[in-house]
Amino acid sequence: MVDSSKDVNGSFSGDKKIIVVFVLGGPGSGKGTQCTKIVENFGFTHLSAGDLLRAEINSGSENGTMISNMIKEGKIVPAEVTIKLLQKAMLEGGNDKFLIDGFPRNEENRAAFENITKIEPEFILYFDCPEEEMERRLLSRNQGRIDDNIETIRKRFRVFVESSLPVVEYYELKGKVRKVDALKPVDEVFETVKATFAPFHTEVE
Ligand SMILES: Nc1ncnc2c1ncn2[C@@H]1O[C@H](COP(=O)(O)OP(=O)(O)OP(=O)(O)O)[C@@H](O)[C@H]1O
Ligand SMILES: Nc1ccn([C@@H]2O[C@H](COP(=O)(O)O)[C@@H](O)[C@H]2O)c(=O)n1
Ligand SMILES: [Mg+2]
Repeated sequence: MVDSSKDVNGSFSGDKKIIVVFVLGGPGSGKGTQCTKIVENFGFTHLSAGDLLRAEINSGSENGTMISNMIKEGKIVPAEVTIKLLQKAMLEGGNDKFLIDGFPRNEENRAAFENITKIEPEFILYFDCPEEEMERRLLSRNQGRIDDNIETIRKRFRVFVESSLPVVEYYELKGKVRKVDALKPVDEVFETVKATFAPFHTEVE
């Protein structure tokens, strides 16, 4: 565990140890679904990079149009924008354990987060799911997302393979990846997920 108390924007105080788990997997692999269950059971704060970017669009921010255009095209927003949103959410969160979902999405995300925050993730929870199943899930999600259409979904899959999987491979070489079969039903996936969090011994009753 890394003591990152003075490194996230210099704003964390005391001897707080910040625990970060990166949650990765293809579009529709079930990251958000499983994060909700981890929060309920293990007291982590869930930060979805995609949700933070969508909230930034809705806030009327000057970056909103750029972010919206990137999301529509399935492209990855510049790291500095996403990292600022993550840092702000971490500081506001009042917790010391974070699930960072959908980040780092490419090498630029990964290197910038490490350089800026000096935080080394505890491990990477990686949801492995075939594309056909992810496509089926995304097309029936019905949450009104501007990127849940077949044209953008295909672009997102391509970006995942070309830019995000190399990040998973980077952490695999460091022995940090906990790979989960995400094709199973939600509760069965969570049984495997639970085992990866057992070392924290902080299950909420
Ligand atoms: N194990 C599962 N079996 C069947 N459906 C699932 C499973 N996990 C999640 N789903 C459903 O699939 C859809 C996508 O799940 P979710 O939003 O959790 O994926 P995600 O990885 O966060 O996607 P994105 O990368 O697009 O944000 C949702 O409608 C969810 O209810
Ligand atoms: N690190 C990230 C994460 C997401 N994006 C953009 O948001 C889109 C949706 O992300 P989800 O995790 O909610 O699926 C994604 O396709 C990217 O356009 C990003 O740029 N950087
Ligand atoms: Mg999600």
